Amino acid sequence: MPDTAPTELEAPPYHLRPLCAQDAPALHHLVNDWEVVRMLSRLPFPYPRELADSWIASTQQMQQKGEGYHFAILDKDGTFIGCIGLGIQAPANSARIGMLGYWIGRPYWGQGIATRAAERVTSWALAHLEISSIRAHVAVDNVASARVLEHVGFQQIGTDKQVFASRGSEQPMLVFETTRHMQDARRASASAPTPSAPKKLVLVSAAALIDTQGRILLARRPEGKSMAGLWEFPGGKIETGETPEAALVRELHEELGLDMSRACLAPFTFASHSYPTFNLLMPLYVCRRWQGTPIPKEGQKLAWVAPQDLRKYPMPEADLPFIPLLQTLL
Ligand SMILES: Nc1nc2c([nH]c(=O)n2[C@@H]2O[C@H](COP(=O)(O)OP(=O)(O)OP(=O)(O)O)[C@@H](O)[C@H]2O)c(=O)[nH]1
Ligand SMILES: [Mg+2]
Repeated sequence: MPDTAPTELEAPPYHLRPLCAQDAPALHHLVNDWEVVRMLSRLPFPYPRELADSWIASTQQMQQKGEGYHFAILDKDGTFIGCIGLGIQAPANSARIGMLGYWIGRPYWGQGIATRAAERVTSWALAHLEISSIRAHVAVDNVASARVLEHVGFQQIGTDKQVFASRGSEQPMLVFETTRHMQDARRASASAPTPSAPKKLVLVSAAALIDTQGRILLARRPEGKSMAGLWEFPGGKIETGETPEAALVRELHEELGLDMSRACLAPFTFASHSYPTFNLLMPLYVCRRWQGTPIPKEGQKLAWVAPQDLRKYPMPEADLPFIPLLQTLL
């Protein structure tokens, strides 16, 4: 599963796009500032002009290899105001994580630009990259940057030390992290005035669509939905007055453009799972007959997955018990 290609992101009124060679003079002008460089562990001071060229070239290589995604932050007139980027770390025996870093040129401080950009990149990265979390390391005296991360829904998970090229010494660091669950909880608490209210039971109908080769259709939840970036069984919430079967026929039509009869939905199993913000009860139906070819109608990615490959696709926690059951069935 290759990660999504680098992209341009809107973070109104700002625009993020991959760094290009023409950014070098503006980047050098803003970053060659002691107040900026002293907070960035790997950058020397003074910052040589050629380093801007080689750094930008290296970000382009990282993007091609899927190892990092680095953006120029531009204002509405296209003026270069800073950088934000995400490096991918792939430890041997654990999940891949994104490492977030950013800086804003001093003339633009205090306007919430880093928060806006970090929020946008965090949401994009969790929805489009194969990562389980995003981390950021911040020098303990970089109070502004720590505040940015807290605003974006990161929490401190530990401390670290890093040698700073600019300061010529080891500096204590704070390690921050955010996950899909933390981002979902942040969004839920922003829209719910009573965070202490009891958890709601959410009823969802989902289908394992199985093709003639015995593969199962998974859909990747798109950016903007909860658990964005995870692979799920197509389906959705059961509306008041609907039967689970009717809801599923409707959802499969809305999400995939498929038509089917309720008689083609065979009850298979169900998930009962307690998420941090709601309890989920989700019947899973198996379906082998439908009319049409699945079309991603909500911007989601689709994949036909062989049963033995299901574990390669990160899924919502509630779905994990389905995997061995489907493997046995198929
Ligand atoms: N469709 C589906 N939802 C799942 C699965 N696993 C799982 O935890 N869920 C959760 O069930 C909830 C409802 O699913 P949904 O977002 O598809 O609902 P929906 O299609 O009605 O979307 P909408 O509410 O944005 O209109 C979500 O919180 C989702 O994360 C799954 O395999 N399939
Ligand atoms: Mg859905």
